[in-house]
Amino acid sequence: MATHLQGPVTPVNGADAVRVTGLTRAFGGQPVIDHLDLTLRAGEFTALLGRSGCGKSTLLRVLAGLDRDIEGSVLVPKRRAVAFQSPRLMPWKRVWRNVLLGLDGKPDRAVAEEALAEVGLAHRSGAWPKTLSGGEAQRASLARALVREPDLLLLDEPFGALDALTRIKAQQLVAELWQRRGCAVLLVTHDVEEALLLADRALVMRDGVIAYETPIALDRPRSVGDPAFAALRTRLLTELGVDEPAATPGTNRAA
Ligand SMILES: Nc1ncnc2c1ncn2[C@@H]1O[C@H](COP(=O)(O)OP(=O)(O)OP(=O)(O)O)[C@@H](O)[C@H]1O
Repeated sequence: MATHLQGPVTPVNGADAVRVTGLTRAFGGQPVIDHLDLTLRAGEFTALLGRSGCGKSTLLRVLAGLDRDIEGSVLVPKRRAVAFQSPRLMPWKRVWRNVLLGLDGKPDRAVAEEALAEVGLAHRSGAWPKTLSGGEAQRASLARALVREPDLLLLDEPFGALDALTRIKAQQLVAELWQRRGCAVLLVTHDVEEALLLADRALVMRDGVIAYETPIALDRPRSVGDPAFAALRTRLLTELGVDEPAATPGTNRAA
């Protein structure tokens, strides 16, 4: 594949936060993303599902502008931020300095503390990252994303490494932040229930493209006991090639 740099830095105006057309990304001549089209509307919460290795993180990295070795057209807002499964805090910088890392100018500590307060972490502003719990470190990582005031928030399995209770709290926090901020969110997750609890729309990636998508038109807060929720879960699991779930939590993950 001929490779060329294409800066995905064009601001998108109007109702769409992201417009991707004919996106292709190959490694060693093998396309992982293969003429993919995707539109995300401003303010919409979208979950991206797909089997392991199907290219979800690759797509997220392209949207984040971290990978420009692509073909096709990628239009994203200038203000975007990404949080990964691992919080990626610099251990030699205090939490508040981590939050401000990479921002233009010389923003004040108060700017970091405002974002830390939003994620319930103001009291750990002066702490060293190694003294944070997993959930706290993930919240610091979210604060670092929020301080950028993103129009597009990209989340790559941000809850994947958290224990069950911390995970539920982190999900609730993201839902609140999204409702308050009104930014578009693209959440990569393996967890169908997580997608159905949080998102407006679910996408399933397969064979290098968005192979299936469905609106999640359920009132919030959502309940796994709702028959409409269960029907969507069954449909998504089928799309993911996963057998009907057992009743125990944590078994609704794509392989
Ligand atoms: N830098 C790279 N060099 C070579 N191959 C890569 C690179 N990054 C990703 N790949 C390959 O691209 C494919 C898609 O990887 P990606 O991480 O996007 O999948 P994923 O859907 O996010 O998987 P998972 O759900 O397991 O995180 C994989 O086969 C992976 O090995």
